[in-house]
Amino acid sequence: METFVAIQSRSSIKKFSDETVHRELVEKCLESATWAPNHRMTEPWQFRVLLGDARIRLTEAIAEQMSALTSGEHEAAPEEHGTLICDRVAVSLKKLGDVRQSLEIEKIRRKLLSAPVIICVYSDQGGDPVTARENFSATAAAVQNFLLCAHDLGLGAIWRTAEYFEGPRVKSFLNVEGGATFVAAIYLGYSDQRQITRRRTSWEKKTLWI
Ligand SMILES: Cc1cc2nc3c(=O)[nH]c(=O)nc-3n(C[C@H](O)[C@H](O)[C@H](O)COP(=O)(O)O)c2cc1C
Repeated sequence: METFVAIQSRSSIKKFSDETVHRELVEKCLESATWAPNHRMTEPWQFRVLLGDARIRLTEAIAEQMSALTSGEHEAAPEEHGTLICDRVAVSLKKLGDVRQSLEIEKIRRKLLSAPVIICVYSDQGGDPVTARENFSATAAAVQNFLLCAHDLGLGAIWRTAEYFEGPRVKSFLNVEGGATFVAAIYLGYSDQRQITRRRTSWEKKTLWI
């Protein structure tokens, strides 16, 4: 597919068929991701591919994380990345109460099972804030490479985010070190929906020539 055509015709896919995605296709998307630009060749991306049962085990880790957060068991080190997010989630979960929490978990489980493959993407923090920001940017570029490659291969995908991917229990389940920053959960599969190409504001309105 010609590059501009691929860029313009890609759109987020939310509904997937049950059709299995062959491993080689996922590997091709991952390889494309790693060709993203990155400053000082830090190659900061980390990918975790979840198939089949792993999506259920992830839901269990999320549920454990939620109950640890609400019962106050989670004692994060002050420097732990994601602590603020976890605290915020804990407060809102406490307000939800047990029943709403189970409903929330069920919603998450259904969402995670809606795609045959989920790729969690994290970025290395690097030693300082500037490197952390550059690493995050490079990893975001890697995610876009992945999405375009998936589209070119006839697959559907969506870039999703959720606060629970920042939490310690989920990071430990995914074997991601605590300092890594969550960038994306890519839901991948064969599309089971009509292709919608969303509109964009014209580039002219976003551009000043100086
Ligand atoms: C950083 C980021 C986070 C996103 N998180 C979500 C999400 O959590 N849920 C969702 O449905 N879409 C999410 N999206 C997808 C956007 O909603 C989607 O890209 C946007 O509506 C434009 O549509 P398109 O991708 O079809 O062009 C996210 C996209 C980005 C770049």
